Amino acid sequence: MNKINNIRIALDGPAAAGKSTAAKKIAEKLGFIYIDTGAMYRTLTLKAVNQQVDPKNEQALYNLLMNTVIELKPGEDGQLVFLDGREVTREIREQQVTKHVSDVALHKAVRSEMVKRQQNLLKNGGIVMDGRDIGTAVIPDAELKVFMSATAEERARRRFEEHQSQGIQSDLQQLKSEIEERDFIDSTREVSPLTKAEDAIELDTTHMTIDEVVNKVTELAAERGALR
Ligand SMILES: Nc1ncnc2c1ncn2[C@@H]1O[C@H](COP(=O)(O)OP(=O)(O)OP(=O)(O)O)[C@@H](O)[C@H]1O
Ligand SMILES: Nc1ccn([C@@H]2O[C@H](COP(=O)(O)O)[C@@H](O)[C@H]2O)c(=O)n1
Repeated sequence: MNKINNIRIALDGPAAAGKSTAAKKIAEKLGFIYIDTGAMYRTLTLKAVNQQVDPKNEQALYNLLMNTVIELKPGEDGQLVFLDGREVTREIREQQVTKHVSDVALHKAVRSEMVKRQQNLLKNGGIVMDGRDIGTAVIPDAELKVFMSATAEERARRRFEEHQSQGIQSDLQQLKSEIEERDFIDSTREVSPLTKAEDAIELDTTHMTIDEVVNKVTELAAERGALR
């Protein structure tokens, strides 16, 4: 039997829905490449914060991006992120980046350059890409599109547990407000807002375990020709 394993899986959804956790495991199971596009917006945001570039200044952000090398490389425990050659995998998850990333990501010039870079990573198929606009803008003809959701309460609870396990102090209500604020900016921006692609399969993960999510998406991928 021919092994067909080059399908493209687009995983979109709101903040902390479990996209990157699931995407990483799905990619492992299928032997695919995994790309977390949020990391690219976060990396630009980190550089903007460090250089005191205003997140509202589209031209300045675009100029900054055009002089920025963002690299995503597979690591032992998922994707490693490099900014101009320096590893920033953990730094891009810090609060000061999370706070500004949605403002940076709403600009048209920034998005079109990011989408171009993301599409350049697609050449060989066999990919799981997660983000906000993968099924609508980056891979509109993806063989499988999944829109992962969960209630804001559950997403905040998951993030809270994650912080606790990492020894990071946080407040559940504040996490929920931050998640809702980011979702609001992401889903109301003019350019490729966070929305379910018409042909995406919606997966409400509120009551699902990570393994159940991974198994469900892998089943859907197998139905579309992905084989390990
Ligand atoms: N189905 C699930 N059940 C319980 N916990 C989950 C589930 N899916 C993910 N998690 C946990 O929820 C947290 C958030 O998941 P993850 O970082 O994958 O979300 P995300 O959608 O990629 O978020 P963001 O878009 O903000 O980067 C992680 O700690 C993860 O382990
Ligand atoms: N395809 C994408 C991916 C992300 N964004 C923006 O980046 C923010 C951070 O993403 P995480 O997945 O790391 O939380 C996100 O809130 C969006 O503002 C995007 O616009 N498009």
